[in-house]
Amino acid sequence: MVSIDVWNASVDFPIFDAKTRSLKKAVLGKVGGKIGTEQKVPIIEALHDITLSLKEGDRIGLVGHNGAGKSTLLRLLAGIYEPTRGSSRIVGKIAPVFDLGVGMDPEISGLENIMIRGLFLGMTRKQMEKRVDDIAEFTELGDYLQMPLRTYSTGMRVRLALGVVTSIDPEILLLDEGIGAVDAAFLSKARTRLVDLVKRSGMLVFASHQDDLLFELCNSALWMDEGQVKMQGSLREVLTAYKGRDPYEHLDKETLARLGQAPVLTTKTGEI
Ligand SMILES: Nc1ncnc2c1ncn2[C@@H]1O[C@H](COP(=O)(O)OP(=O)(O)OP(=O)(O)O)[C@@H](O)[C@H]1O
Repeated sequence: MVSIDVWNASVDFPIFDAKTRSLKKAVLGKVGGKIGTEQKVPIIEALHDITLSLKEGDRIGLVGHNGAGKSTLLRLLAGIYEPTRGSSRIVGKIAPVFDLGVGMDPEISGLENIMIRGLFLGMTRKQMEKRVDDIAEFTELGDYLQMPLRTYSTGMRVRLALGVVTSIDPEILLLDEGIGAVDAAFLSKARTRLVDLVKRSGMLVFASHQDDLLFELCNSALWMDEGQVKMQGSLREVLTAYKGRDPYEHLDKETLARLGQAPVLTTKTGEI
């Protein structure tokens, strides 16, 4: 059984080369973490006193303004960042998909990159050998798969990366934004693979600004604000509070049809 527990965790970034004087005078911004200037070195408190308990089967959407702490939280959950204060415990193997291009080598072929990226995401060589044909077909890159990655356009790289990412069997899948940046036509092709990927994973935490993708992949949500958890609950409740309107009113017909009938808003006690 996979699980992630975080107790009173904070993550600070000391900024050694910041101009403290001008920082002190700066107008408070609407986005980003809190910048503390009491110390000699300014510190950005990206996460503040986070306590969370995530379990097998959780599919959590992370929402919040730019700089609210979503990516930092994902890195904390992945064990990439240690909490500056507090503690965390991760049980299970993490597949972190923060940047689709990470782990790719521009000098080797697309096919070789499929293998390397798969290994990086926790798959074995044997598992990847079985999946490589399916991934190749999905990418529609044809003979380009024999060419070095540096000859690919950005969109071609994304196709390759998305092909690999959606082929893995993750215990804990941590997804950051990037997958939403694929062109619409290809994303619609990748959608079924993404949904299947999430079904196969033991747990998902997905940071995104795209309501339709969140609804397709997640069943609950966590709203981050200034490095803190502002609200946790069903996806629809949290998005309604965060955006100030029911997100279902703005989903296009196609998405609504794919999602089936709109779930009814429920309160904590479960009634309408
Ligand atoms: N490596 C770093 N060094 C210094 N500050 C950082 C670093 N990473 C993040 N921060 C700061 O931490 C805060 C949270 O950033 P984070 O990237 O987690 O936000 P986010 O919610 O993912 O934002 P976005 O939606 O824009 O991607 C911000 O104020 C940011 O400036």
